[in-house]
Amino acid sequence: MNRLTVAMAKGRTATMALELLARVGIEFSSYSEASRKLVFTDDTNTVILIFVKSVDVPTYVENGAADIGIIGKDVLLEEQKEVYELLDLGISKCKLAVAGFPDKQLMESSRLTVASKYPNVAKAHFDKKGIRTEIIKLNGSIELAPLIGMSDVIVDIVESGKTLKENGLVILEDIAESSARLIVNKASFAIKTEQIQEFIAKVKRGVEVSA
Ligand SMILES: Nc1ncnc2c1ncn2[C@@H]1O[C@H](COP(=O)(O)OP(=O)(O)OP(=O)(O)O)[C@@H](O)[C@H]1O
Ligand SMILES: O=P(O)(O)OC[C@H]1O[C@H](OP(=O)(O)OP(=O)(O)O)[C@H](O)[C@@H]1O
Repeated sequence: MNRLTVAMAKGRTATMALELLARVGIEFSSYSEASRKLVFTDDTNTVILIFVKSVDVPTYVENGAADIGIIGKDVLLEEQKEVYELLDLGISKCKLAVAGFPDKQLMESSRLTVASKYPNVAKAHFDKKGIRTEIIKLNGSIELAPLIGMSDVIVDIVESGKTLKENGLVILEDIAESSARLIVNKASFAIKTEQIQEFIAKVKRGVEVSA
């Protein structure tokens, strides 16, 4: 039987996703969070797990290097790849939002400088509102940008709100809810339909048990 290749990123989503998979009998006993290994096989030797950078998960799946990916909706909205999004895992919940200093008038501006790890999401959001933007792409510590006058606002993910609060920032507008999603390569789904459907059905049971 052909094995299924599943791509995900190490970190918070992988930890929760692997717990969920273990609950439905898809176990990777050789995996440990501390390991630097990038490829693992499950205990039944039917699933290959590859670890890639979070933003690259949709690319691996679109190209068929992985049959399945587990990735945040935030990344899917940013990357816009041609993949099937088939299941919401209900983990890694957060939301994409516009944030800045508590100044409601900011959102009335006709032009804004926006710092974000999500330049496409940010641009699309402000384009829809008819606000012209200069987008500054950053890769982390986004909340710093308004503090040092690098941008008027940011577009970033917010979970507990602790990072915003501790930096004197507030949500100015919500953009979209995010949670981890299961995505599938289109050709793989046509070729390995039964195997993929069986995998998804198992994962779905795990999601339902944890709900
Ligand atoms: N504070 C958070 N709470 C809940 N989910 C989050 C939070 N931050 C990020 N996420 C979700 O987890 C995913 C991975 O985030 P994480 O911060 O672990 O990796 P990353 O910073 O995108 O990747 P890298 O560490 O490779 O730069 C995000 O795309 C998002 O869907
Ligand atoms: O609302 P909170 O619970 O505070 O979580 C939100 C924070 O989590 C993410 O950062 P991450 O930890 O990935 O660090 P980063 O700055 O390197 O992106 C995100 O970019 C926010 O900064």
